[in-house]
Amino acid sequence: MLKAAIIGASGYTGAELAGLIHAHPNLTLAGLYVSEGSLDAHKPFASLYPRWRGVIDAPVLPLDDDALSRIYADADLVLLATAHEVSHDLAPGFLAKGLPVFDLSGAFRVPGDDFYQRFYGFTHQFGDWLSKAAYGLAEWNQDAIKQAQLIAVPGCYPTASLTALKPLQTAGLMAAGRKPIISAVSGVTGAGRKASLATSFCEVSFKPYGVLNHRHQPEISHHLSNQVVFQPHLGNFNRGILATIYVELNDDVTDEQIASAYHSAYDGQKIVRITDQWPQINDVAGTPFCDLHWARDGNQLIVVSAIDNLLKGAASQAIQCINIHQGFSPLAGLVQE
Ligand SMILES: NC(=O)C1=CN([C@@H]2O[C@H](COP(=O)(O)OP(=O)(O)OC[C@H]3O[C@@H](n4cnc5c(N)ncnc54)[C@H](OP(=O)(O)O)[C@@H]3O)[C@@H](O)[C@H]2O)C=CC1
Ligand SMILES: CC(=O)N[C@@H](CCC(=O)OP(=O)(O)O)C(=O)O
Repeated sequence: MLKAAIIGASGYTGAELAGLIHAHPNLTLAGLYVSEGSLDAHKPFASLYPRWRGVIDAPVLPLDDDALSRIYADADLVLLATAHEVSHDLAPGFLAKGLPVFDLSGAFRVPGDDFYQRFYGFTHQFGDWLSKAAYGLAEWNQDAIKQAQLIAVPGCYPTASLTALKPLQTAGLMAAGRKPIISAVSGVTGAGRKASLATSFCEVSFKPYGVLNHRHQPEISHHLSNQVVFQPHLGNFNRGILATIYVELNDDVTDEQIASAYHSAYDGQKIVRITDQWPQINDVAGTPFCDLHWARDGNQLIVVSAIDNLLKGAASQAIQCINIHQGFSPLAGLVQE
């Protein structure tokens, strides 16, 4: 059993990680941590998430110097389910101790000189780690994930979008110079657990946000090697992402080429399901799956992708990355094989 410490365990993705690690055949929990000054410090995890009552009894502990010493001494790997700046500051310390780090934030996902200043509002201090990090898109980057010490787990919208677009890009089916258009809606848990007016019950209404300036546009474009238009929406539901993606195909692309692009990418990869009906959030919420379906009319292709933002968009994809990194069965702790 490998021992995994979770930093940010009281947040939405951290809590999902705790549940997944608890149930994983090769992993055990090596501590649940929150910030040093957290109002939740020392509370039982199950008092924050009562569905785990009687199952995960550990408290969430403050990440103070003692906690860091315990993690350095006891843990085999670290999961950061923390805000971008917090992950940016914490990851190098764990890495310097030789621990593998799986970061759910955006802090190490996109190399580039001014990217973090422009899209995240801070100057990146660890260019070396940024360039060495593997992008944890599990179905696509297995070799890099195996070898890296730092794995940057992709964002939720990028996971839904790249899973739908990379087969087309890899097969050379997208019209050159045309940007795929991604219109996606996320449940409110995408914004994290901390209270805010924008995500309070009476304020939430289906609406666009981040118009033409969301940080996931450059993340998707970079990892697709093709510019995209990306438009996120806040949906009035708890969890899940549905991305409807409009792609212009090259002339003369056949139905068989499209099907072959998807099937050669995902046949045998159980987490991505090519479905015979349009994906819907109810079918993926609470699961590690990504559902894909498409239709075309001439050169116009529409592909729809659905995931759970907290699972395939964050925590279960992190577990996929651990499984790949450690040589465990790819579906361990995720799907009964
Ligand atoms: N929600 C989602 O759908 C997705 C989120 N992500 C990314 O994953 C990360 C976590 O997201 P999410 O779970 O939604 O966030 P939450 O806001 O729900 O949780 C953040 C967690 O971090 C803890 N924390 C804050 N500051 C520190 C610190 N200095 N040291 C240790 N712990 C700290 C918080 O507890 P406390 O403040 O009490 O200390 C809390 O446990 C973010 O980077 C997010 O962008 C990625 C994909 C999807
Ligand atoms: C609904 C909502 O607010 N969603 C978040 C996406 C969360 C996510 O994917 O996290 P990263 O920031 O780690 O990429 C947003 O748009 O900022």
